[in-house]
Amino acid sequence: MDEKQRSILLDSSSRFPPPPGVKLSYGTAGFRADASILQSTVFRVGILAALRSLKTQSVIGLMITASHNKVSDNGVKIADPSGGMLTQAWEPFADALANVPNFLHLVQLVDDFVMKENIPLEGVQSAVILLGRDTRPSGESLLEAAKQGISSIVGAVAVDMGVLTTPQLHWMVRSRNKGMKAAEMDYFNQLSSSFRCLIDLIPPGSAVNVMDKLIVDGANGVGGEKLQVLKKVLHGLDIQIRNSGKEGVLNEEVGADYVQKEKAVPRGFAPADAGMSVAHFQLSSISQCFRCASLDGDADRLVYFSAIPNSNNRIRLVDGDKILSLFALFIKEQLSILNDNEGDRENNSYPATLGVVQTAYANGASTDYLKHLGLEVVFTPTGVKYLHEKAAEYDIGIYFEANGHGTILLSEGLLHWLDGRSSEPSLTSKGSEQQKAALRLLAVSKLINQAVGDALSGLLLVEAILQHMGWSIHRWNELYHDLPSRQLKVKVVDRSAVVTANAETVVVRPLGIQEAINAETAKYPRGRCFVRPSGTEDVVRVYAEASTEEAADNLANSVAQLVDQFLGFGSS
Ligand SMILES: CC(=O)N[C@H]1[C@@H](OP(=O)(O)O)O[C@H](CO)[C@@H](O)[C@@H]1O
Ligand SMILES: [Mg+2]
Repeated sequence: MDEKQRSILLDSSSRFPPPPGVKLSYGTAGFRADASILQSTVFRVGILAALRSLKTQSVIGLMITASHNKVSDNGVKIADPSGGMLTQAWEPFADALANVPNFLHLVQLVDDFVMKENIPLEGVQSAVILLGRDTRPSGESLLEAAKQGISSIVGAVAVDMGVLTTPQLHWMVRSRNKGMKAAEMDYFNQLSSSFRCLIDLIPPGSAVNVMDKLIVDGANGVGGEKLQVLKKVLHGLDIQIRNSGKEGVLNEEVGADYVQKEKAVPRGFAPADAGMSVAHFQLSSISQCFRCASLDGDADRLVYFSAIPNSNNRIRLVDGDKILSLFALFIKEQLSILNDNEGDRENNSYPATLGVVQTAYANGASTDYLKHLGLEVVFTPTGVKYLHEKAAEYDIGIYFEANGHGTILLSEGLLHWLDGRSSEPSLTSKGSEQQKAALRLLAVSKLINQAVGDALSGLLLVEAILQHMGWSIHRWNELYHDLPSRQLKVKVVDRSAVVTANAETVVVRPLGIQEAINAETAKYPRGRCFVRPSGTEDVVRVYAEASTEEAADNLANSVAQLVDQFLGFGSS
């Protein structure tokens, strides 16, 4: 690095000293902490983003969000040129940069990394970084810190895209690097036109029964705000948005994480919140069977639910696994129409590989169901970066975490073939059915975010498929019945003492604990249980599943006790 660059970096980094004694890790979803200690981290991630852009000679994204965490937290993560997560190869540098104690060491660290990675720091290169933030009040000043970090690298330019959902920013990065239109309105237009295309392709006679109201919980965050805009360009989908952030607090007893983990109605959905008498609420929820959806704080997670009348705010949860199942069913149907060659003069099929990716948190009943459909199901460790990478190995890869983060990836080769199929002159009525199937899959590829899981585009695809099938939320929920499950968190001395294998389903360290878990699990019919250290919280998570609620609870509790015995504060 030349003298000019060195002195700019020294000067700017001296204005962003790290808080003493804080150690952060890039983790599964970037850096996250209380917003008050993040200025220096975000500044430094600005530097990293500029270097990444120079290295790849592409547009990079920097998103300021802490997703479903409480409103006083914030965080920062990077979108790579593909629109996906930051390459895992740069995570160690991200950790080192965030934690380097003083600015002289920082400059040395950057210099070494630039040399090692051969980053073209000098010369005429330019770097472009798109910035986005969610609605957190701390976002504005953290954005300023990111800009300062970016402008510490000569030639790097920050473009502030304003308040966005995380998936919008990832979509913009991907679109910019593909030379496509990438403004926010282009995103909304692409979603609404591909949704419309799927609706127009619905077989005649299907779209009955499902026109009940859709009510969406916006988690008091950015998702509700953006859905309002989308609704205006959509036409023909009756959406009512609650928790859009005008009154309530971000993620406080609202949002997809709350709904999925607590299995409870979010605020704003109880009869009193809805401004109805209990009798009227119950009557209307039965007769109109409200279909409800919930987004998380940065709108990359989506779950559906319906309220159970007279149940003290309990819900029927339709989680990420069931969204995955609905998508898989629809995709499989389109592929079989396309590959039905009877009567075709040429064998014009495409040997498309279709794969489904889950984590160990997927409900066992969903995995059984997907396998029963004849689908290939594979497992990865927790964290979207692992699922996404695996799904990209297929022509069509569908991935979802049970908590509602997921998407469908379609390969370039398949899209090219579908383009050809959809524009062939149709000679027979069957030909036209195949063209429709090709057009549906092309529309799916435009509707569903190819960069990351996206609650808004996921919601539109769910809605289009329900209309296509002519299904209510209850019919959808009946695809299979979830096995009762329970999740617990255990505080331990050092969660890094837990080492797992086989997509986190087996503990290899500490020795002996897996045998004890196995012995406990064997006591329960359909019992399944695993433990793993969280990547976002200082806890060990316990997941248990069994044939009854009581059994799942008991299994989770006894394994939590085992974790405490082996690793808890009384263990040493
Ligand atoms: C059980 C669970 O929901 N875990 C979540 C949570 O990770 P943990 O490593 O379990 O803390 O946050 C991740 C980032 O949002 C998400 O990818 C993951 O699915
Ligand atoms: Mg999120």
